[in-house]
Amino acid sequence: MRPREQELRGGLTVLQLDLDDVQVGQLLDYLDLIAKWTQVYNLTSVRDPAEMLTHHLLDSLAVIEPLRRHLAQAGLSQANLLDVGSGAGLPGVVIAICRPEIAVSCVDTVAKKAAFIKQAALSLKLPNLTGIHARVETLTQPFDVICSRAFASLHDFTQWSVSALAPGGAWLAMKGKHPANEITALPVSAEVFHVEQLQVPGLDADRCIVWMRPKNTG
Ligand SMILES: C[S@@+](CC[C@H](N)C(=O)[O-])C[C@H]1O[C@@H](n2cnc3c(N)ncnc32)[C@H](O)[C@@H]1O
Repeated sequence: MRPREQELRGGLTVLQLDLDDVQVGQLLDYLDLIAKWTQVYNLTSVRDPAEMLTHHLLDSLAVIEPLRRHLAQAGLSQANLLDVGSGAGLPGVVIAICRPEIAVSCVDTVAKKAAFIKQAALSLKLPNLTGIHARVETLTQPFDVICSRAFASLHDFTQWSVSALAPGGAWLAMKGKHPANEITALPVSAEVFHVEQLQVPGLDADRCIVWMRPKNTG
């Protein structure tokens, strides 16, 4: 067993995620890659390997099943997903590893972070992963799902990325405690259609997904 493999496999069981050995290996390689790059570039403030596993990897893995359910309900067997302000690729790289049928683009304003995503796509052999160095406000390519984690208020997240949302698309915002104030502050052009509580294995903290879509104000 590789370091942290046992904890990772335990977390996958709790999350009821059935990944093959190649995908488990890619997740562990991804942790190693972050640790290596973080020695030179400040990709993430979390440096302790055990904390990396729970706070970053398992936290991101907790969205995989809700995302699968959403895409199934939307009747999408393939999809384009944009991860906004993805930093070291959380949750975008994790989604690309777990769901090869989803084309994942990770956008960040910081060049070294976009370069890291490109390197991760090569090193982890993920043809469905793309790194984009840009401000999200400049993107217009339509995405079926636009997600973010630790990025901005729901208001700014939806406003800044609305030009990149496909017709019928949805926003997936990963949040800690139920963000009642942020939901109240949403623009009239966006609405919440579901708030989903998440249980992250090994993490005793509030986590939820806020699902949103454009509101037909006509
Ligand atoms: C706190 S980090 C979160 C990184 C990652 N999602 C995570 O959960 O660890 C927020 C990221 O958003 C990026 N960012 C800020 N404004 C942005 C914008 N307008 N468009 C794209 N990325 C942006 C920053 O460079 C930073 O990497």
